[in-house]
Amino acid sequence: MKKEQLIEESKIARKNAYVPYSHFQVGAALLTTEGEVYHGCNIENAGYSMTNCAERTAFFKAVSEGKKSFAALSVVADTKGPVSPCGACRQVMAEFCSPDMPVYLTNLHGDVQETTVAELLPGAFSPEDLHHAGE
Ligand SMILES: O=c1ccn([C@H]2C[C@H](O)[C@@H](CO)O2)c(=O)[nH]1
Ligand SMILES: [Zn+2]
Repeated sequence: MKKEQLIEESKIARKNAYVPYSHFQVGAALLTTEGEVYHGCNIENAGYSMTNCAERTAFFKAVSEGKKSFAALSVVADTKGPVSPCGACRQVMAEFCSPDMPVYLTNLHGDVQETTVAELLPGAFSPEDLHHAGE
């Protein structure tokens, strides 16, 4: 799937954002290596801290359906420049994606920042670190 197509998918996902508190809609589209796309939107809660970001919604939907191999991620919001994923989402990306997996950070003005999981979270604590504990 083309980058432009995945970005369009993230814009569609954004429309379902449940954001009565921030009114800040975010959409994510996560492409599996099998070619399927999982949509994610941010989902807020009156207990603010229970909010789930668009990116993590997409990952958790995919993983809960048995998908753990990903090829690309697009994230979009109505920001001045390309939207910047929060730390929690960067950690979840590092858990499930290869360091060089492309991530497209975009906005509604057509700005696209093409980055990678490793660039978003250099030196991430990873599953490998746990596996080698005590060596
Ligand atoms: O990359 C981001 C940044 C923020 N949010 C959400 C969380 C909250 O609902 C709102 C404001 O932080 O935006 C995301 O979903 N993804
Ligand atoms: Zn986040």
